[in-house]
Amino acid sequence: MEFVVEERVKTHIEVEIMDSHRQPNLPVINFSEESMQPGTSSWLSACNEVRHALEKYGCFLATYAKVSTELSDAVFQAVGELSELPLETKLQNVADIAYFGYVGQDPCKPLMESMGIGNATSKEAVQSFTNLMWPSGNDHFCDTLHLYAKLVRELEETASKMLFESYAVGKYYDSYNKSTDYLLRYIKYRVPNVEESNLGVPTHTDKTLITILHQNQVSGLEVKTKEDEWIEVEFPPSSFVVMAGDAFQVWSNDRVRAALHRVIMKGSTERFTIGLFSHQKGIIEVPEELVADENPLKFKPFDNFGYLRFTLTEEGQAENALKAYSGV
Ligand SMILES: O=C(O)CCC(=O)C(=O)O
Ligand SMILES: [Fe+2]
Repeated sequence: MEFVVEERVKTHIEVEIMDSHRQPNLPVINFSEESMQPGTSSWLSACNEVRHALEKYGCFLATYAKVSTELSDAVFQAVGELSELPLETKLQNVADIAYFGYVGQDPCKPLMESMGIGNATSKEAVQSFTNLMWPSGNDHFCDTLHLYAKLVRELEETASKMLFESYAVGKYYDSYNKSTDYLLRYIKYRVPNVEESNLGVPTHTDKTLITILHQNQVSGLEVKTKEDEWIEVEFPPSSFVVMAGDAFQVWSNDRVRAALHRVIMKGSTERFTIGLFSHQKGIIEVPEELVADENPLKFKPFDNFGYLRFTLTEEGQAENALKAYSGV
């Protein structure tokens, strides 16, 4: 089956709404099992589609049936139970980088609460997180979250490998992949009170290589285009948003743009997002093949975790934090 990049498939009702609002959409790429086989013609065309989407929007919607509806439902139920644990239990999830652990009760983001599970594609790591939250055990939580993280990681690996190949630098992919670290986080947004702002997360780019987002069918994510328009992302149940972060922008020497995005709460239902956030453990150096006369080197060797820490400082809050940290 061919990879298809197209305007997102719209329902009958959506088409009518779209016609009246003329709202732009993210490209949709189908990651079917067959199309994820390197070397096939559909793989090759998908490489170009992924590159085009990441260069233009910094993100796209992936349809990815390997995560079944049952698994998706089970994951949202599991993180729902996690979020219902007593605050003192959740606070035990501390990490040396702020948002890798428990985040909540933040006056700047009052609607949002979040929990990170570090190294979530390792069974041992998910097991030790589970033991911390449920000292008497919760095998169902552990198995569900671990399976989910592994499957979403495959999507992340395929998308980044496609991009490497489309830039003809596939030879660097394995060492890049070996140094990738995966953080799984749930993010929960409560419905704002009448007097409160509906801003869930202010406009930002992620500090990641790639972020993969999945939601509980309550929308709210918005992505800004190069033309300064906001796209309200509506993703169907089997879809994931694949988004480039600052680290991927560095690796690509500014060819890929990190997607500017925010979350606005609109309805009267709480929102859950689950994200797989990948970061590079070593130093990222721009492949020499991506440096050219018309695109000279833009970044010094880049320490992804150093940058994460930098963005938590006052200097790192500036709009041009990436250039300040690593620009040449
Ligand atoms: O909840 C979402 O859709 C996006 C969350 C987000 O942008 C983040 O956690 O960095
Ligand atoms: Fe984000």
